[in-house]
Amino acid sequence: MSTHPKRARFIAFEGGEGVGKSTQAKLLVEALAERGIDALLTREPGGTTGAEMIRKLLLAPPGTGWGVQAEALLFAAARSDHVAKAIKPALISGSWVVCDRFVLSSRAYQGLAGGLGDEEVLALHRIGSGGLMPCRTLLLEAPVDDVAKRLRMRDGDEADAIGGRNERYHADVARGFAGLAQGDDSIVQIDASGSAEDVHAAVMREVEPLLEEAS
Ligand SMILES: Nc1ncnc2c1ncn2[C@@H]1O[C@H](COP(=O)(O)OP(=O)(O)OP(=O)(O)O)[C@@H](O)[C@H]1O
Ligand SMILES: Cc1cn([C@H]2C[C@H](O)[C@@H](COP(=O)(O)O)O2)c(=O)[nH]c1=O
Repeated sequence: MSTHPKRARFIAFEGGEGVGKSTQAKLLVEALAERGIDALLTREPGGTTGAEMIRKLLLAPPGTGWGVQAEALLFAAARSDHVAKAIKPALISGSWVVCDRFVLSSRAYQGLAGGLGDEEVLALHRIGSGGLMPCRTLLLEAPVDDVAKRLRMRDGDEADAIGGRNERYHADVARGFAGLAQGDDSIVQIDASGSAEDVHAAVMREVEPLLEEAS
């Protein structure tokens, strides 16, 4: 039986398309397991049956697609279900939660790049999810050309409805993320341009103090 830490922690990985979030989230959960810490590995949009259905609607939209308001509401609805049915119960049970994207993605994509506004996104988050924030958000950043190569290797020419938006949109997303990290101590920017092992080492340097606090 694994030992539960005294204080469960909620960690989110954030960043643009293909920067390595899923890879690092999985490596972190494995590293926590080696230390006897249970962690729920989950993702957004998704993580519950309903939220995974909303994910499909968002990434392969029917008809002419969603306007930014509808898109933000759908992300907030998916998150609300995810928080209520998966994230909060895990934290209450003493498990850590490692989430591949969370509300910072809505702030950067819909709020800033999409033009809806940060306050509006935060208001939806307060209504939908009680304003729950991760203890630590690890924002992965790497040069656009490096990431484009990784995405070509993984996906070829395929992209979903949001990933396939133009370069300007994604540049605005990257600027949005970086801007939101300024002045928020819970968001740590991590250079994700090195090997997966190097990036994992940088992640563990940020997580180590949380492990000490929790032990
Ligand atoms: N540090 C790295 N160096 C080189 N390749 C990497 C690195 N990290 C991940 N990759 C590879 O790059 C691709 C994208 O990684 P991953 O799926 O983890 O990114 P992601 O940020 O979760 O993507 P998405 O935004 O689409 O969910 C994968 O094929 C993965 O194996
Ligand atoms: C949570 C969240 C996600 N998005 C976008 C970002 C990506 O384009 C897709 C998710 O797919 P991935 O496999 O994680 O890259 O959705 C968004 O626009 N807003 C959000 O809140």
